[in-house]
Amino acid sequence: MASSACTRAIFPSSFTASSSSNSESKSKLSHVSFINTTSSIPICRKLSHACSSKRTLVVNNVFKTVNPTKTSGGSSKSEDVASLGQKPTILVSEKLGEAGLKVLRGFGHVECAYELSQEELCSKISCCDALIVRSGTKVTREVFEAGKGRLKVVGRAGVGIDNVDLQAATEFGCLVVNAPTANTIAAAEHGIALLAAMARNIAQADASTKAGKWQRSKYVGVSMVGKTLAVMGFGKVGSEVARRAKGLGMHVIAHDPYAPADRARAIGVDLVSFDQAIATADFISLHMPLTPTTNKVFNDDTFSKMKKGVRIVNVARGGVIDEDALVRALDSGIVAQAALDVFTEEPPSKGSKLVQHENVTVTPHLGASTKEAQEGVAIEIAEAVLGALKGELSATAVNAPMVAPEVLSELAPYVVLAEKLGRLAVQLVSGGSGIKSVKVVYRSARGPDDLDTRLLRAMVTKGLIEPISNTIVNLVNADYIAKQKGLRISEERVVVDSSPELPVDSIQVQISSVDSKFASAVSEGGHISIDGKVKFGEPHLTCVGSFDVDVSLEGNLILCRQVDQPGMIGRVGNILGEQNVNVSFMSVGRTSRRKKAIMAIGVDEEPNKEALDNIGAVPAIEEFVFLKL
Ligand SMILES: NC(=O)c1ccc[n+]([C@@H]2O[C@H](COP(=O)([O-])OP(=O)(O)OC[C@H]3O[C@@H](n4cnc5c(N)ncnc54)[C@H](O)[C@@H]3O)[C@@H](O)[C@H]2O)c1
Ligand SMILES: O=C(O)[C@H](O)COP(=O)(O)O
Repeated sequence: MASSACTRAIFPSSFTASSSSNSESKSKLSHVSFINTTSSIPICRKLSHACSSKRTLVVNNVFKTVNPTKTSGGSSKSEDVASLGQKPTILVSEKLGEAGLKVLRGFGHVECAYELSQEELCSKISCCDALIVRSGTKVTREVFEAGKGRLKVVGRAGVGIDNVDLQAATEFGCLVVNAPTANTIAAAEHGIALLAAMARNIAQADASTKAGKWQRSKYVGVSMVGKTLAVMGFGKVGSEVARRAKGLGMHVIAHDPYAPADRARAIGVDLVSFDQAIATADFISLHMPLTPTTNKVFNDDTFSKMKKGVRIVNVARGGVIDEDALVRALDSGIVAQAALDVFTEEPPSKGSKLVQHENVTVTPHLGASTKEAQEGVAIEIAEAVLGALKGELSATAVNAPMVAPEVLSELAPYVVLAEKLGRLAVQLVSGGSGIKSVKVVYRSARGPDDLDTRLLRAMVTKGLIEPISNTIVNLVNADYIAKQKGLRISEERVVVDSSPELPVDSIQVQISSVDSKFASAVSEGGHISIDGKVKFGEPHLTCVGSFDVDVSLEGNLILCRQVDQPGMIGRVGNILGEQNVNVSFMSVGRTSRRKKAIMAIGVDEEPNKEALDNIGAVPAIEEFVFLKL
C-alpha cells in the first residue's frame, strides 16, 4: 500500500510524559489534571463575621453538613454565626434568585455582598470556600491568589464564563461550575422581544411619545410575517428562537455548521451556508458562541453581502460583531436597524455611536434576566456548588477532571494526541453536515482492564467540540456535553502485538455519516477516518482515510491530494516559501506509483488566501484543505 516519508522532524513544544518541569507542559497538563486535594484552611488576612481563626471542619476535603441553618429572606448579614466553624462560607457577589440562596443556606453560611471593588473581593475571598457570580464580577488571577488554599469552587450563575480566569482557577485547584441550561428560554424570548420591538420601533416611539410628540408617520414599522429570518447558531437558544419565529409566520433558515439537519428539519428550518443565510435574510438573529472563528464574523465584508435593509438582533455576545463596521452599515443603509443586548465592552462607553444610533435598540445584557430564569439558574448553580463542596463530580464543571497522577503521567502524550485527532477530524467535516456518531479505536497490547480510556475519550470529545462551541470540555463534563450535543461517542479496543510497556499503540478517530470537505479523508468504510501515534513522545498523524502519512501534529496542517508525479513537493514548498510560510514537516503517502498521493504539510504560520489559492491552482492538485491544530 502506501509509502510514507518524513522529510524533516521538528518537535512541537507540547508536553511529554516526562516533561513536568517545563512550565508550558504544566499549563497544558493543567487542562486535565487539577483538583486541589489539600484540606488546609489559611489564616484569614482580615477577620470578618465569616472568618475566625478557628479551622473550618473539612473531612477529606468535603464539608459535613452540620445543623442546616433555617432560611431567612435575602439577608446580606451574617447568619448562624454560632455554627460558622462547622460550615463552609459561600460568598454571593451578584444578585441570585431566592430559591438558590435557600438551597445554599441549608448547607453553609451565605454572605451576599454586591458591587464589591476588586480589593474588597480579594479581601473577602480569603475567608470563603465558594464564590457565586454572574457576568458582572471579574474573577481574576488575583482573586484566586487571595483565595488560595481555601476557595474550592466558583459558581457562574449563567452560561458564559468569560469573566472567570479559568487557567488561574485550574492552577489554584479551584473548580469552576456554571448553569448552562436554565436561561435558554429567557434568552430566546428576549431575542424575539427585540425582534418585534425593532420591527415596530417600540423603543423609539415610546421615547418620542413620552417627550410629548405624536409621530405616527415617522414610526411606521415593517411586518414580520412571511419574512425570512436567518438564525445564526442553531444551538439551545437559536433553536428556541426559530421555533417562536415560525409561530409568528416567518420563514426561518439557519446557519450552524455543526447542527444536525434532522433537528432543524423537525422544527421546519432549513440549514444553509453562511453566505446564503446572510444574502437572503430580511432579519438575522445571532446565537453562536464567541470563539476565535466567530470573533467579528459580522464585519464590513459580510455586511456588504447582506440584503440591503436587513435587520439584526444580537443576544449572543457583542464580540461576534465588529461594532464600528455595524455603525458604517447602519449609516449606509445596508443594515436598516439593529437590536442589541450584548456589547464588546460592557457596559459600553457613554458616547458609543452604536448605542446612540437612532436605528439601534439596546438593552443592558438582559437576555437571562427573567424572574423564572434567575430562579432556575440560582437553583442550578446552588446545587452544582454544593455538590462540589461535598466532593461530588459535577456535570457542569468546566475545569476539573480527576485522574490519578500515575495514570495521567503515563497517558500525557496520548492526551495531546487524542485532542489533536478530535480537533483535526471535526475540521474535515463539511459545513452543513451534523455530526452524530464518532468512534474512537484504540490499538493497544494491553487488556481492557489495564487501559483507562476515559481521559482519552474526553480529550477526543474536547477536540471535537471546543472548536465549534464555547463549551469547555474536560474529563468531568465530556460525556455530558457530548450527550447534550447529540453526539454518540463509541469506543473500540483492538489488541495488537506491540509493547505492553506503552499504554496505546495508535488511536483512530472515525466520524460516521457525514460529508467531508476533503474527500480523501473518507476511508473505504465511508467514514472520515484519521489515525495517530505517539512517536518520541510527540503526537503524529499517521493515516488519513486510506493514505498513510507521517507528520508531527504541531502548528497548522495542509493536506493535499494530487496525482503522484515528480516536482509536487517543490511546487507547493515554493508557493509557501514565497509567502514566508515555514514548513515544519512534510510527508507523502500514495496509493500506488504515479497514481493518487496525499501530501501532509506542517506549517508554522497560517498561509494567506493568495498562497492557498496558488496551491489550489496547481493542476495536479485535486483537493486540499488547511487545518488548524
Ligand atoms: N444575552 C444573554 O443574556 C444570553 C443568555 C444566554 C446565552 N447567551 C449567549 O447565547 C449564545 C448561545 O447560547 P446557547 O446556550 O444556545 O449555546 P449552544 O452551545 O447551545 O449553541 C451555540 C450554537 O452555535 C453553533 N456554532 C458554533 N460555531 C458556529 C459558527 N461559526 N457559525 C454558526 N454557528 C456556530 C454551535 O454548533 C451551537 O449549535 C452564547 O454566546 C451565549 O453566551 C446570552
Ligand atoms: O452567559 C449568560 O448566561 C448570559 O449572558 C447571562 O449573563 P448574566 O447572568 O450576567 O445575566
